[in-house]
Amino acid sequence: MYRLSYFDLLAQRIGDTTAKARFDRDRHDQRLATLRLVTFLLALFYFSYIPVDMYLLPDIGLRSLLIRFFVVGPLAVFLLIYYQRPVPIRHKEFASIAVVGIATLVWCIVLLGTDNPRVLHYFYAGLVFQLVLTIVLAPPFEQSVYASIVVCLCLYTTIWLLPGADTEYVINHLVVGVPTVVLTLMANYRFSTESLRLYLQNLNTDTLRAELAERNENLDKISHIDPLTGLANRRGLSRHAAALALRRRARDQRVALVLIDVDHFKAFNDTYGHDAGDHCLKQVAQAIQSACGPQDTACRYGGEEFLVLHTGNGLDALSSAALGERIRASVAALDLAHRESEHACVTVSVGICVGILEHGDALTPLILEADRALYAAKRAGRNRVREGRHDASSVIQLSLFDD
Ligand SMILES: Nc1nc2c(ncn2[C@@H]2O[C@H](COP(=O)(O)OP(=O)(O)OP(=O)(O)O)[C@@H](O)[C@H]2O)c(=O)[nH]1
Repeated sequence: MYRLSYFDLLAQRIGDTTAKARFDRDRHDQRLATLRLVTFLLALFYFSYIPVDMYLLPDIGLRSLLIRFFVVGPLAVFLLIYYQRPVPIRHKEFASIAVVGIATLVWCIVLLGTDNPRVLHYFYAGLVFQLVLTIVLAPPFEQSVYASIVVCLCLYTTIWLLPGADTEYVINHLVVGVPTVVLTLMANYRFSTESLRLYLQNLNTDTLRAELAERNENLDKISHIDPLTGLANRRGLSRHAAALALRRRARDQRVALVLIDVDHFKAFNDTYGHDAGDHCLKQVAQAIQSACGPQDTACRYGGEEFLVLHTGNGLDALSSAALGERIRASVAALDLAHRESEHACVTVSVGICVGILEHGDALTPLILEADRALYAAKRAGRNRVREGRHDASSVIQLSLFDD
């Protein structure tokens, strides 16, 4: 069966609801404001016809006044009250066109009471109801169709009974009436379709925008995380350092960088294979993470190198050296066999540097210094911690954690 595209659009499913239900829900408030205003203006118009009736058709003037005031007036008030109810906007639209339909009927009944031949000229005004039901109130298309049928039935049944309405009059009326009905319905269809299409398009754009934002967020996360170990990567660390530098600008900006390198890792790979090497790196990463405090950020700096940004109140050479030692000990405690190492298990060497973090980029000189300390640890026999000082040119050897 042929269906108008408007109905296909309405029937579309959006998640667990339909386009129709969602469209009605989302347009409710704005539409209600328009309905209230239009209802008020139409009531004013309708009552302003009383003097016209009295002037053109004085014999039914009083009847017109009474019926308008005691039938249509209360209905208009009822409508404005009904608008307050928590019912779907489609029901409110239907109520509004129902009242206009009744107003049409009432108007026809009033005019049937006159013998005045002027009524024939005046009766063309009946087509205004058609304009109201399709274009002014602009209800959904299907409601406009039902309302148009009711209005046409009222108007043309009344014409049938109007004194002096001969075939010529009916033809003249139809010449104006038929195009009015068809064209206003077409306009309503176009309006209904366009507003729904626009709504769906906006909805689609919003959904795409939300999806894109979510994907960007995921991409952003992924691009800051090392896939093998799940720790932050260099980019993640830089971002964290930049944010930290901003937050701490006015306060203590001392930080410690703890650089960690797995000892004899090439030999580990060569002996146990690359997959075992990967597994080892994951375990080392976990051990490092578990040794860190909530204020510390651990990252995989590259290959078999890790870096911890140690922050916190009361940070000094001693507390950072203690962190370095915790890390060293927790990796050694894994007791991962490494027969090519002098320690017979996987160990790490650690270099530390304490310095001032003024901005995100200020990490580089600190890292260089920590690197120097790390190589001092390597030279001293690995599996140990050494500290360098950013403000000192030479590496300060700490004997604290030497074997
Ligand atoms: N399995 C594995 N190996 C890696 C990965 N990244 C780097 N490596 C290996 O790590 C090894 C690092 O070796 P080196 O830089 O010579 O250092 P080392 O053997 O640990 O020696 P020292 O640092 O002096 O104790 C290289 O063989 C790299 O191939 C990785 O993601 N997975």
